[in-house]
Amino acid sequence: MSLALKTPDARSAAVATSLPDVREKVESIIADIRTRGDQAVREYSARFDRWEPESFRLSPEQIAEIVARVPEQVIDDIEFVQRQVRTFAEHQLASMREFEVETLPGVHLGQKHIPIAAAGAYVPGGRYPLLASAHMTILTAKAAGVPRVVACTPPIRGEIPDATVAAMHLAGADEIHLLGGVQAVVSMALGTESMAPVDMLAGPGNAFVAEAKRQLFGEVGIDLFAGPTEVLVVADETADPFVTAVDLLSQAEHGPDSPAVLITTSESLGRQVIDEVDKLLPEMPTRDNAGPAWRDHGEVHVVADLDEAYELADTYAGEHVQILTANPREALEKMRNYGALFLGEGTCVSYGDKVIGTNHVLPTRGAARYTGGLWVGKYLKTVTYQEVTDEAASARLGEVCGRAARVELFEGHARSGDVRAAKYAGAPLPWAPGAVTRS
Ligand SMILES: NC(=O)c1ccc[n+]([C@@H]2O[C@H](COP(=O)([O-])OP(=O)(O)OC[C@H]3O[C@@H](n4cnc5c(N)ncnc54)[C@H](O)[C@@H]3O)[C@@H](O)[C@H]2O)c1
Ligand SMILES: [Zn+2]
Repeated sequence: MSLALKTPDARSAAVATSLPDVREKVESIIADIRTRGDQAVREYSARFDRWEPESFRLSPEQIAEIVARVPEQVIDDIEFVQRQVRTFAEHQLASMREFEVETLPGVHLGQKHIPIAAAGAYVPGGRYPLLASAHMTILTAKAAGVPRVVACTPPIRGEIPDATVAAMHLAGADEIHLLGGVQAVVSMALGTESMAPVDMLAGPGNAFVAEAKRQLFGEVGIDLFAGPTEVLVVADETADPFVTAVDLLSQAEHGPDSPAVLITTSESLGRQVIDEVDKLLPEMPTRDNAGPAWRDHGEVHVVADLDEAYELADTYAGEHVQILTANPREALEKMRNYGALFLGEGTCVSYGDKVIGTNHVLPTRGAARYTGGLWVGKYLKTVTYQEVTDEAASARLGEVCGRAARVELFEGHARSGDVRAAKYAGAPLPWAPGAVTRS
């Protein structure tokens, strides 16, 4: 049994994330852009972002100018991080095997990975210039071999996010549009007069962005449900309460709807972490996000032992799960639901977000029960092919196909099997005598 030292503030939490409102709003924006195209896009950009440039798409000259404004250290750091992300993505690609197997003599079955033709990368930026998301979506698509990558990011308070544009460019984006929110997602998914549609959309975003992707799924592929960031920490008595508090707040700052959960085997640690958070919060420059996030979505649970901690953690299926215990690697064996695991005090979610090289576009709101995060494989279609080069094998398959299809009452399917059995092995064709003879 667990003891809750801190529970979410259910009342204000309900107000903060009233999902039906978001759903309706997004529905109406999608419908409007569907009928009115660019004109509607322009109006929503003006309304939500006060942004109405002549063209949302940046020209090569504009991109060069923007990149030139970015300080050298920032560019160096972008390049450092992009090398990390690229290296990991390339290893993922190498881990995806194409193969051909001969399941019967002359029966060849194969698997291939084909990059999708055009991908859209949503790089969030309403609150913060999330340039790291550019590495995650654009670079990963490029590493997978996607020929056309369209990237969108909103202006921030009416300004061009220079560093984000530089990151998008250096990651290899083929088109960069300064456009945010639902209007960007719909433009990429459906296409407008000024933007050709893409085949798949990826990238995190706020509740509106995530909901727009969810609603458009089917018409366009999506990576996963990557909504408001979450952090869950599993800690034992060896964890440093100060570091734990700092790490919880590091993710709460993403937005007022970002859950931060601590599950610990030590009641004393739990209480100390709550105290540290209370001390840190008022001084935090981003307390307007982190404060409500902690108040409304912060939780601290004390459990009897680590097995119970892992079990409880699995029920959250948290986006980021940080293990601050004496033997953090144990979680690799014990846990099954998480977007990314952060083992031990040496790393943290912020490393994953900003620098280390694993992808930070990760499942939220329980989606980690059924999917991992964004990776090279999401940009590849795993397809199959087959060939039968042996007549006897084809005849044998034809006989089985005839019988199997007739059990399902599919006479047409059965006949495709029959003709091969007849042609290659001389089997009789009761339904069309003499129609197929061996030449
Ligand atoms: N799951 C992940 O992998 C992951 C990773 C990084 C960031 N995130 C999340 O990404 C999000 C970024 O959010 P953000 O808001 O800063 O940037 P954002 O780019 O996702 O959203 C900004 C856009 O939202 C639109 N918008 C704002 N208010 C609106 C309203 N009332 N109605 C309709 N549209 C509106 C605007 O058009 C604006 O361009 C955060 O929630 C963060 O937690 C998730
Ligand atoms: Zn983060």
